[in-house]
Amino acid sequence: MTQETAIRNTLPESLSHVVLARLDALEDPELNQGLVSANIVRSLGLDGRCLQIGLAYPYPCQSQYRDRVMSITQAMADIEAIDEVECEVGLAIPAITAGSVAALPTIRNVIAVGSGKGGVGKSTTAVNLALALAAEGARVGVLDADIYGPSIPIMLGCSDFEPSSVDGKTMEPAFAHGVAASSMGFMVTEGNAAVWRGPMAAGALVQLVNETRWPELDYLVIDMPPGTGDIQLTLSQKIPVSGAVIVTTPQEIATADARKGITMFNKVNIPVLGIVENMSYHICHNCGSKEHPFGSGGGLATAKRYNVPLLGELPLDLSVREHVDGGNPSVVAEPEGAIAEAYRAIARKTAAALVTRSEPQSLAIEITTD
Ligand SMILES: Nc1ncnc2c1ncn2[C@@H]1O[C@H](COP(=O)(O)OP(=O)(O)OP(=O)(O)O)[C@@H](O)[C@H]1O
Repeated sequence: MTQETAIRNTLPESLSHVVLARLDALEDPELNQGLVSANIVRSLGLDGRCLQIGLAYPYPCQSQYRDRVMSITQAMADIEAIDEVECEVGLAIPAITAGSVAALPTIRNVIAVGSGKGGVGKSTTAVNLALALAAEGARVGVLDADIYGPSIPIMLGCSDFEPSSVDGKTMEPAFAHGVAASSMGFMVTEGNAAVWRGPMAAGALVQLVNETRWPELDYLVIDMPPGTGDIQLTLSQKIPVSGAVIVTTPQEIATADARKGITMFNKVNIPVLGIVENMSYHICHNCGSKEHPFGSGGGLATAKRYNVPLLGELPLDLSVREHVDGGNPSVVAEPEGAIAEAYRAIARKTAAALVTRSEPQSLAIEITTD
């Protein structure tokens, strides 16, 4: 999968042999490969009896650094020549291009969040996914492409944002909770977009992507319009989408629609990174039991059938709605909560799937942080 990058290795040969073997025996939980094979180990050195390891992850996972360093330290514990382990951990998020559309100059990866039908929580998932990628250390933007019901400005608490231009050519994005955002909602008044025909809407959206002055971004998350019609198809063909996430609810009807979404992305050669099952279950506030109001297993069954990962399951929870409707999505409203962690886990899996599901020749690796 990832292109081989040489490890800067100044360890004596016998020690190097042992250390590399132990590091490769530790499997990365998202890439399902040893740390050496997955190209995460970038440098090895020795300062007296202190082993220095440089690590660079191709997907954001800042919240996991402590645990990962601990398991590396543990794996080295009984090596005779070493008393101490020092790890320097960073990100090296590759730019992934799928299809033939030229990459956007400041954007490494574009993730489209789609759904076969409306109302399944696609925008809620897109906005929390974007904030979760940012919480894990990535530079993130969100584009609200849901022209007929732009909800991202409300969800990010920036609906008062007035678009402006510094250079007279491009539009400045809004910034909220550490992510850049652009939305048709900044341009059209309520109701006025509803009369736009498909090609006009698609054209306006492509323009919005290209003419927003995005800062350097590791990921641009696009909240796609619901459905699998012409607009979705045009967008997928005119914007360099690196991979797609499909949001569904467990009901058979929603998953049947999710299948249409998968088929559409397959048709335009955009890798489907996986499925998020939203409103999967409900935890009873009185007795703590897990209930499945919309049935269970639909997301997993669809994921298996199409051989794509199930990225995660989110509960039907009043707080998800309250947070997002109040402009303060769960990932930032309750960062220590179980729901925020569920979104961060989805973010790690999504970004890792981007690496594992793409062809090696489409990767361009560059270290972004240390
Ligand atoms: N897991 C959840 N628990 C509770 N409420 C949720 C959950 N996910 C989404 N909602 C709520 O469901 C409603 C629809 O969500 P959202 O707008 O994200 O769906 P959508 O699929 O983007 O809809 P549309 O297709 O209309 O754009 C919102 O009020 C949102 O707050």
